[in-house]
Amino acid sequence: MRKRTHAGAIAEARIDGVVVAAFGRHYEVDTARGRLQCYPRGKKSSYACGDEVELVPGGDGQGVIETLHPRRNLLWRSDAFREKLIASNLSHLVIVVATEPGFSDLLVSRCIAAAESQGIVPLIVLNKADLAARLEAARHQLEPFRKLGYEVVEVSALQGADALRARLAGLQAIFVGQSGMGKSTLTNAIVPEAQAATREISDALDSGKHTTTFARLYHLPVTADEARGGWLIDSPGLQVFGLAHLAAEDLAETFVELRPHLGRCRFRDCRHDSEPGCALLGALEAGAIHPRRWEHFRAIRSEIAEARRLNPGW
Ligand SMILES: Nc1nc2c(ncn2[C@@H]2O[C@H](COP(=O)(O)OP(=O)(O)OP(=O)(O)O)[C@@H](O)[C@H]2O)c(=O)[nH]1
Ligand SMILES: [Zn+2]
Repeated sequence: MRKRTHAGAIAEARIDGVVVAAFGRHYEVDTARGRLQCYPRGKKSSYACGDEVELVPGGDGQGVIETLHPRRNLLWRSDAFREKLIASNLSHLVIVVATEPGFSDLLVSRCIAAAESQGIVPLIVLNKADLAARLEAARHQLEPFRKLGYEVVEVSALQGADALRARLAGLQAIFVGQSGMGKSTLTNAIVPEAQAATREISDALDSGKHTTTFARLYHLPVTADEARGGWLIDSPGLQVFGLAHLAAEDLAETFVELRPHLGRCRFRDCRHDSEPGCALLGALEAGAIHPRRWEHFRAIRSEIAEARRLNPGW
């Protein structure tokens, strides 16, 4: 045990770090003294990749996380009874879809809603553009998002993903998407350090399988005009992205095409179901809202209502 003679010594020993991986109650944190294996001081505290923390380094490359610096934003998902932190302090949420296998555009809308609710910029990546036979169909499926102004970058991870590497320079980004879309392959193409890490893990497990099981933050090469260093988080494949933490009014705000019509219904408590004088239904009829996006809005809204019925504590 280290002896501490006075409080000043403890205070001086505190250093800053960034959480780069979270495994239950064990965190990897990058600091000026290298990567430390850390545990939180309190029982209830929980951290996410991207969190900026203050910690007390100990011996043997370990440390104790003492405090969390205020988060710029927090990406998380929730259902009726559980919540899961995904990442924090993000500039961009990169939604990775692919030409093959097929992807859910409802999941894309969920991810966009999560990003918009936290002031994170959504960016859609259509990977496996080399599989030409499916390219047009995938582009068609993304058309409603493109029309709303969301940026879509087409890449092929197998062909280097140069355009995406340039786009992500200096950003604080996370890859999210269904399993098999190519998030890890893209990460490996963009961050050489990631390739080494994947190899180590698969060597250790002695398996050729590369399914990502936890999120990990990788630092991007620093470019000249950056205020803060860029980084990229690779995260496990998502099937669900519950948004039980969003109230119904907040959800509507995350659909950018609904915003101009909110508050313009005849009835103040309009549910936008079949009420006369509903501004949203009017916009839908006039073609200002894409029917697919309206379906997504309704699907997510009823899911949130159901979660809140099961757990009125939300
Ligand atoms: N043809 C083609 N195949 C790709 C491309 N990118 C990835 N793949 C393949 O797609 C499969 C899935 O890629 P992964 O990188 O493991 O997908 P992931 O999204 O990280 O999956 P999880 O870790 O399960 O979330 C692998 O067999 C890759 O070789 C691409 O640009 N073109
Ligand atoms: Zn209405």
